[in-house]
Amino acid sequence: MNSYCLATYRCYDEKADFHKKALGIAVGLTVGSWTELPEAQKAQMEKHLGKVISVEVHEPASSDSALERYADIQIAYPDVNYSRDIPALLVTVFGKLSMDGKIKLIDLSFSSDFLSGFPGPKFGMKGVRDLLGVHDRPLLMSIFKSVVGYELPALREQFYLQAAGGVDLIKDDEILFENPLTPLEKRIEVCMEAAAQASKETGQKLLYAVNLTGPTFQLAEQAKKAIRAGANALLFNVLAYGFDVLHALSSDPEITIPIMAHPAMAGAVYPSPHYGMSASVLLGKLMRLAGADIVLFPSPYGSVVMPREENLAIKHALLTEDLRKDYLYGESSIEPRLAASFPVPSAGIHPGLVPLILRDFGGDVIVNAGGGIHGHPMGTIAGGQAFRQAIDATLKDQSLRDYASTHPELQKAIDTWGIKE
Ligand SMILES: CSCCC(=O)C(=O)COP(=O)(O)O
Repeated sequence: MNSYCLATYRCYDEKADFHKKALGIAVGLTVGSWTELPEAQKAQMEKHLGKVISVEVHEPASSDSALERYADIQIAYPDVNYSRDIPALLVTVFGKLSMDGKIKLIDLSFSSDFLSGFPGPKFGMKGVRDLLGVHDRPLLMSIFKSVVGYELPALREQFYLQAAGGVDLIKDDEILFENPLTPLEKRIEVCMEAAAQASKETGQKLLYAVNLTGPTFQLAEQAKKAIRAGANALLFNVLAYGFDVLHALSSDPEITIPIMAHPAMAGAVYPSPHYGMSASVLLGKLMRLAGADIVLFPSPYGSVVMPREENLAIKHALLTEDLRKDYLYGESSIEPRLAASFPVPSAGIHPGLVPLILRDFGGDVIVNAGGGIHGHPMGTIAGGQAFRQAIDATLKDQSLRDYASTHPELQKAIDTWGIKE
């Protein structure tokens, strides 16, 4: 029996016949031509032919010239046409088509057979919590800032100050590549030393996501070198390398530490209403499928913003347990399984935004800040403490203002950045 993956597109056009357009996609991206084929060949090609599943046309009210005419089109693509990897699927469903007018890939679902080729996150949200021994609150992550051009002692000091403030994870800045001042193995050595020092004082465990960089074909070896040097997490610029590289790393049995996906370059793909891929496909479904344990993306509230509905759609794609409903297309007797990826809404986050983030994500979130920690007027340690206090206040259902009256670090953060209601 044939199995299919399903692509959903939003296509804008003032006057197109969307049913004809849909048929053109289904045929054009699979067998190329259909009606011209002799009957005998049709029988042979049938299993390769894409199918139009639905076309929903949205005509704007003639009185509203601001609204555009569009259609949501669903096409099912036969698995037999592509190998079981993300590049093959993406080139099939949105290769040439991505350049053909105002059309955006807004959703993807996968056949059971396709899904079965993806083990997903090795650790996922639960595994990351288990490593840290923290199960009862959102986690807090800090980002190294000002690292390019600095030497190891400066990095060690910055790492220690972040760790001593009570954060659970520290990540490299994504622009820190292999360099002579702070090479990977040395960086790991001094940062893990600083982590151990801070751990004695805070009693907390800590994950340090070191940036995995370099030529694609050396990445797996570089990751193993990092593990041998003592790394306990990896940061990875997924979109610069491609989802298949993440898939290869996450499914490598010798890469035994969590992988954190950075969204660098995502802005070239998801923000337009007319072009590219939706944020929930790019930073949600495909990241989880390819095996990211932790996924960063912009929040609706900080310095790099994304609409709240899109943020919640990413959250849903990363966390949903109902894979039958949200990931699977077609029947399956096998229960689809993918561990949840930990969501990390980021960029320009400060303690005054914590109540909004926890309102949207509940406890299933990593609160993440760079400038919002290092920029604290009382210093980096106080920056971490202010965030932990904001999280505690929100979990206790207390207002940040009330809680700040007995917590000077939080008070100072609020004086500096305010509270967003
Ligand atoms: C756009 S999500 C990535 C966030 C990130 O990597 C970062 O460095 C944010 O730093 P900030 O100082 O804005 O917290």
